[in-house]
Amino acid sequence: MTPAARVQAAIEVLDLVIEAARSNGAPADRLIADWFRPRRFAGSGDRRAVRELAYRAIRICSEIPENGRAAMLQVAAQDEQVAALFDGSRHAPEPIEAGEPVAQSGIAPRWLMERLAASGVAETEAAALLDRAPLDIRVNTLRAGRLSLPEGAERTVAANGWRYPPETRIEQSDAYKSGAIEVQDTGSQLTCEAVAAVPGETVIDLCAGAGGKTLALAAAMENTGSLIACDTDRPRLSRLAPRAERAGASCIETILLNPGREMEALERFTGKADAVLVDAPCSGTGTWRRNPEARWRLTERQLARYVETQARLLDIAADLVRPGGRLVFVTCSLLDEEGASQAEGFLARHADWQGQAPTLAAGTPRGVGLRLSPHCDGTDGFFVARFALL
Ligand SMILES: C[S@@+](CC[C@H](N)C(=O)[O-])C[C@H]1O[C@@H](n2cnc3c(N)ncnc32)[C@H](O)[C@@H]1O
Repeated sequence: MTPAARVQAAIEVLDLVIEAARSNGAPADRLIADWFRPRRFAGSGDRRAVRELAYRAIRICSEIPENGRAAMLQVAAQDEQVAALFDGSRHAPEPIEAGEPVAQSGIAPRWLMERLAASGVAETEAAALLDRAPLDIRVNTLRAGRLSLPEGAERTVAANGWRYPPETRIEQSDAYKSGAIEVQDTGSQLTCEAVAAVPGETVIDLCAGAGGKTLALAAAMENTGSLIACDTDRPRLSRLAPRAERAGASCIETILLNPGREMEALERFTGKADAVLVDAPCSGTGTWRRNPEARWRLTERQLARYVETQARLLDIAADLVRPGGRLVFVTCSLLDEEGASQAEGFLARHADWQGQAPTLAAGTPRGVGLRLSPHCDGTDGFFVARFALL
């Protein structure tokens, strides 16, 4: 593909990403992969270049652009070399006309910028939410005997964490294939450390998803004890079993929950768990490095719904913990309503619980918890709070 044809391809891909953002469709990564599937003529260099152009446009535009061309025109407005490729030649975008709509540039929609500012996130810190994320891995101590780390890694502050440059294709390595390493952001690893799970405990991962954190908890527990992984999303939870097998994590029981009737499946654990992790559904403002188009999708109503669900899940979790046990609340968001304020609300509703500042190797205190951010900690953005039942 010529450089101009790559720009036109990125415009077409962006049209799909924009449509999906409006209709809550597939994520950008999947759409880009699907777009290339029938286009066998595109080599790996073309794919990389189109993907980079599309993501550059997504990162640059604060709101959902009118269309792919308007998004790419914002890139062109900031880069003469890209602008010169709008030359109308074969497979190239049509020349730029005066007065054509150009997408709005910026970090995020205005309402979200206001919420971030109200949560103490200054503009430079907000901008870093759109940086490219490095590739972080966790050494899986359950399989560490087989470990031979691929070259180029640097230690992180997480107990078993290492970092590679963003483009590293770790999935091809023997260490990955043998289950000796897991791809997991450093911030995510640290939130698992906040649970401080030890062998022999009963630990509930209430919102386990596909088990990113469950696997770290299983390793901390050395496969000894009882680790209950729950979620309401069947497809997501069903991805946990093959991952656990690869990782050699054998102490996990999965439980599919009915949304709104979670306790029906959890009754037998009432007052029994040593620790419950609530890695709650949230706006994901801390993961824009990986899904920058997520900020086009979020609405104030959705955010309000997340906040409500988080409070409900915290209350459910509180019923599961034994006296003297602990509850760890995590969101991958920098918004206080999903972090410090949510934690404060929990303590206001539950007089028998006490906030315990988590001691982690990174993070900044925020309310009763800690906040991790790309700008300050080089991790995805997270809020983590720890509560103890008196
Ligand atoms: C932030 S994600 C969890 C990510 C996962 N812990 C990990 O580390 O990969 C939040 C999860 O909460 C789940 N969820 C939403 N509502 C729930 C509910 N009522 N009870 C339990 N899980 C729920 C979602 O399906 C989603 O998988």
